[in-house]
Amino acid sequence: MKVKLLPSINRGEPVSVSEETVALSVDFCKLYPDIIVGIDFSGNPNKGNFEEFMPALTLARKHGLMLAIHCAEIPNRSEIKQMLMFGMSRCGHGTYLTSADYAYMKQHNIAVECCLTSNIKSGTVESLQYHHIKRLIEAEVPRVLCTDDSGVFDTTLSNEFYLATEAFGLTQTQCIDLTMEAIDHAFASCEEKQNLKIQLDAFISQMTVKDNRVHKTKRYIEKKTCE
Ligand SMILES: CNc1ncnc2c1ncn2[C@@H]1O[C@H](COP(=O)(O)O)[C@@H](O)[C@H]1O
Repeated sequence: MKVKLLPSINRGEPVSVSEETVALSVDFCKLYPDIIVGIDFSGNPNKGNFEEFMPALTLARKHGLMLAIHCAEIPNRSEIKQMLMFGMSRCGHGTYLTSADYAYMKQHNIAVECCLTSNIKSGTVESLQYHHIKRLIEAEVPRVLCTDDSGVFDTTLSNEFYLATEAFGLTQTQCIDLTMEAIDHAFASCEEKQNLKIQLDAFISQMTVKDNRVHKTKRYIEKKTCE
């Protein structure tokens, strides 16, 4: 298994710390381009002013680092607009995105990282049944299931799949599709993604699949080629 890192900017800390994080990330990315692949912008959404972190994030992007930005975790409309205009590859949470924002995420292929336990424990989503993953799936917005932080929120990715399945009756095929989608949106090379999909497909082939759409994944792998 390959592990990659996204050094994190905590918006609750001073901007000078984020500048240091980006400077170190840029240096390490040159030494270990397969390992340091992006920057995560997260922390308490009530703290810090996104605009002040934009120069550091712009520098990171200029050096080829991908951006995962926690956005719309709380209903802060002006910040949401600012973040979407700034751009990102992955959007953490996306709880308060509007349907117009959904169209933007689809158009720009930005995946929303859905973190069910985190959102409930942080109080940004009232209860599982109201979680926005349901709306994201219905609107066909790119989305991935995540833990946010398995240590802090005392959960695992498997548990998040279990919760999503219990709350929204996801089928086995939908769970497989969600996993395939996570590979699509990983900060990895096309070859790495293809290999992951082949491994996943081999695993799925051994499973007792309860509906007949499973072979779709195989065709999907065969269809895509790396440029
Ligand atoms: C056995 N564990 C795992 N296997 C495969 N993919 C995993 C994973 N744990 C996490 N991810 C993938 O990493 C991204 C960030 O997730 P966290 O917010 O950090 O949990 C997500 O896209 C998730 O699908």
